[in-house]
Amino acid sequence: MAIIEVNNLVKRYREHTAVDGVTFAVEPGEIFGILGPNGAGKTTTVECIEGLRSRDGGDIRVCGLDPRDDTGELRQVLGAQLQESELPDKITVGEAMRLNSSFYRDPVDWEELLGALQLTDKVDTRFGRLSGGQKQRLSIALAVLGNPKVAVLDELTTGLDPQARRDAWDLIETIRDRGVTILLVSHFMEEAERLCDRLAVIDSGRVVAIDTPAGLVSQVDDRQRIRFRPSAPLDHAVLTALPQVQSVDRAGRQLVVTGTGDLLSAVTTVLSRHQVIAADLRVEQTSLDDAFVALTGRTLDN
Ligand SMILES: Nc1ncnc2c1ncn2[C@@H]1O[C@H](COP(=O)(O)OP(=O)(O)OP(=O)(O)O)[C@@H](O)[C@H]1O
Repeated sequence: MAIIEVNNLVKRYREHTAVDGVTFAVEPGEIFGILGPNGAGKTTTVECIEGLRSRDGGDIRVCGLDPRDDTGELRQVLGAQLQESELPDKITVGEAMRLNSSFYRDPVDWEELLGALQLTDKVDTRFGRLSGGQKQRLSIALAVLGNPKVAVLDELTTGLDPQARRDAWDLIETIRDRGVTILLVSHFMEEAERLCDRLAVIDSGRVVAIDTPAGLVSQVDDRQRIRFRPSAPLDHAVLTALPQVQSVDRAGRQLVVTGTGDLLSAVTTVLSRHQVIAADLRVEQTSLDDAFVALTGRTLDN
């Protein structure tokens, strides 16, 4: 059974419909991504799920709870990241953890959690003195402190340098391995591709597609392209005869074979049968970036 269910969610700001009939379901244990350009309605959607915003239409359930009515209970099962502005600069990491622990019925051991997030040596450091990456790690720690079933992470890695971003990704996987379902709002294609089991692509308040990263790519184009330099002349007909091959083109000294299915193994089998060695062989596929552009008509604006 789905742990988060969103059905036909509608949210308006005056005349502007920011979320326009969004529907998706997240299964327990998933890292589920919401990906979309600026202003697509991602934050509004997750804020309705977190019970921070009222909705104008549709239905939401998180662990069977309606965020509109069951706010107190929801806080025990859903962990949300704190916004930076919600923590005073002077509070120490240890104080923030101890204080926030007291809000939960069944918190995890916060000292152990700080250890897992490599923040033990920062326990007496004031929030205002942490680096961007350390603040983000603390923010993840606070989101999972209450031992939630679901953690919502919104634009977690925005503003981090590439190394800090990779560290945050490792951490998110660690949290998932502890059994927490993760709803992740992201701007970064690489992040979505690396972390998410499934993704909802949202544009202008609507879901454009929901699938695994690989599924999204193949929805748009499941062709592959193989490039190589043949060690000896090869009659193209032996390749075009393969059911997997759509076309064979020459590009300088390279052959470019386009096709679908198990193209690579079909082509390499034929090449070895003809005693042709494929030098500098590369397989190219449509990227998630390409799929996103095809689905939404625009690139992600980072
Ligand atoms: N409090 C508000 N009042 C009026 N309009 C708002 C409010 N919050 C968001 N909007 C508008 O609703 C739309 C969706 O905003 P939202 O923040 O949900 O998008 P987003 O996909 O999270 O964007 P971003 O990636 O830039 O954070 C935007 O057009 C935004 O300007």
